[in-house]
Amino acid sequence: MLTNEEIIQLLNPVKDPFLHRTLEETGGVKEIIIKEDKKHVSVKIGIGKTNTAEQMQLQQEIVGILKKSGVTTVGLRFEELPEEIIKKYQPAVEEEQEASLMGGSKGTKFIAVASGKGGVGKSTVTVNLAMSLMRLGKKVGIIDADIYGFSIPDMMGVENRPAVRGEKIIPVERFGVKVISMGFFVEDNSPIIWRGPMLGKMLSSFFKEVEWGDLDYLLLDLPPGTGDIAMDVHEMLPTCKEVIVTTPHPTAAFVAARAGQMALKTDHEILGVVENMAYFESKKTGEKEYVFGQGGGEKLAEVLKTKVLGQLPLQQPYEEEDEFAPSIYQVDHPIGKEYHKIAAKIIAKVEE
Ligand SMILES: Nc1ncnc2c1ncn2[C@@H]1O[C@H](COP(=O)(O)OP(=O)(O)OP(=O)(O)O)[C@@H](O)[C@H]1O
Repeated sequence: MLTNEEIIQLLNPVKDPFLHRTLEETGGVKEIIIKEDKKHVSVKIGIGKTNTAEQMQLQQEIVGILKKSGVTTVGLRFEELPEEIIKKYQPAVEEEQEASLMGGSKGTKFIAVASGKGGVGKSTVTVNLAMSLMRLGKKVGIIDADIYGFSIPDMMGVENRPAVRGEKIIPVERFGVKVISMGFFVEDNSPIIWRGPMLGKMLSSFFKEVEWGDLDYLLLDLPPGTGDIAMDVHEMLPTCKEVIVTTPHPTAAFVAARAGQMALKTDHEILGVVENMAYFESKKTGEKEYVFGQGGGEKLAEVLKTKVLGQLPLQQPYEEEDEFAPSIYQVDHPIGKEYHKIAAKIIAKVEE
């Protein structure tokens, strides 16, 4: 009959299915009780996540190993490993998972831009943050995951469609930013009927079938509100961070709070709140008018225990441009400068 020490030696090389580490590394073999007379062994195993299909597989593996070595019956119990062990190994697992989505390229930071209500400027913020990050020297991509209301290609003045190389789709590059949008795959701007499960598939093909190359930042323009997509994003990109966009209007902020709560529930770090359409400044008098009210961004940030990253007034980009893009604010535009500051704050927060 096996000794305690022999059982440890047999089980130590077995891998934790979640942490991808051996039980020796995680200290996963917790307890061994041997009943010599009945050739019975019962063991308690600590793993990263319990009550899953992976646990069932692990169970079979361990029972198999012990029975092969002469044990007649095996009693097996699982428990979750202590939090500090999970925290130690989890980040590497998440990094691997995300790198595999990015075709092996490591270190991409994911930022989802979310809002509660539609029309508050979520897509405008996504595009301009991407531009500012790029101007600050970063390699940037955008996924326009707003499948019903895709507008990024139009906002950036993209006229061509992505090319296909072999099995992969090459994102369209505009002003140095790589873009993939549902809009590229729709004929004549016709509406699409999507159901929940299809959304997740769409999102995953925007990773797996697209050749993103090496990116520092990948921004996701999410559909307004909470729901399926937010959950999918969390599963696929566990390290994804969020920026929440609102107008100063109390209702917009109130609804945005729900989107923010969703982020907190799914453990997404909120980088901050962007208050868009914060005021209108008269060109003639310089006077500020708070057309949508005041304080919505501040209040939202308070509820979500985060900060206001910036307040953007109502104003259009300059129009006299060689290369026109309806929603991109130029470097020397007052709003362009605001976006620059917001992007710098985001870099500081994410790369600290
Ligand atoms: N600061 C601003 N000043 C002037 N116009 C703006 C500003 N921000 C956004 N807009 C305009 O408001 C409209 C809505 O913006 P946008 O499409 O970015 O919102 P959204 O929240 O992404 O909407 P949806 O959820 O419907 O996609 C657009 O026409 C955009 O050009």
